[in-house]
Amino acid sequence: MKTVIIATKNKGKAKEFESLFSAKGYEVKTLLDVPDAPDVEETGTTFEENAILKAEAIAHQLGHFVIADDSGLIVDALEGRPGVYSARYAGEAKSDEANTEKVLRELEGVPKEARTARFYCALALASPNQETITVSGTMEGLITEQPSGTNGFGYDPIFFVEEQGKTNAELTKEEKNQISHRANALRALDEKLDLFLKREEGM
Ligand SMILES: O=P(O)(O)OP(=O)(O)OP(=O)(O)OC[C@H]1O[C@@H](n2cnc3c(O)ncnc32)[C@H](O)[C@@H]1O
Ligand SMILES: [Mg+2]
Repeated sequence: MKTVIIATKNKGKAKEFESLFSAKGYEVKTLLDVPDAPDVEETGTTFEENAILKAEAIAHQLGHFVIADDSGLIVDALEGRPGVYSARYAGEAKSDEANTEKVLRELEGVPKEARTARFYCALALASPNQETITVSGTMEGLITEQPSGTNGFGYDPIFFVEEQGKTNAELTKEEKNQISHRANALRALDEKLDLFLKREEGM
């Protein structure tokens, strides 16, 4: 089986990549399988910059091509926050509950029609041998007034998808993986991935 390494320490992302890639016939490894993987500082001002920072640092460290994901929630009424700070919005402890509570608190009193938001996912594919490739994907939704659902991770319990009439955390893994920002970014990577892997094999 072909293997891809995803440069992430986030369990929720790791699970999603596992099901998205197993459908393509790939086995997924993540930094959760690499005991001494370095913590790459996310100093970029865009999702793309941070994805490139993570992918290139880990590709260099492992001497192997990797994919990194930098993603987050963009809330219109909060001028785009939490944005690139999504993981640590309520502090360095990186608590999903504290982060979602902070967003809900900041949106108190904001009417439904003004609670528009989107998830954004930038993927960077990097190798010690080739130029880095980046792609992105989004998904549109509304921020709820309280959390609902237990599937998924991060901000999923407060992200309502109108077409499904459910929060991301009420969707099954399979349903979310059809429509998520991560799935859309992976679709954009698809054609480029094959060519990249062919070049990698020729090296
Ligand atoms: O950097 P890595 O190790 O990949 O893990 P991380 O959790 O720090 O990941 P990011 O820096 O990309 O921060 C993204 C945050 O955005 C949120 N997020 C991203 N994708 C999401 C999704 O599909 N559903 C819910 N929340 C998501 C979630 O809170 C993540 O912690
Ligand atoms: Mg991170």
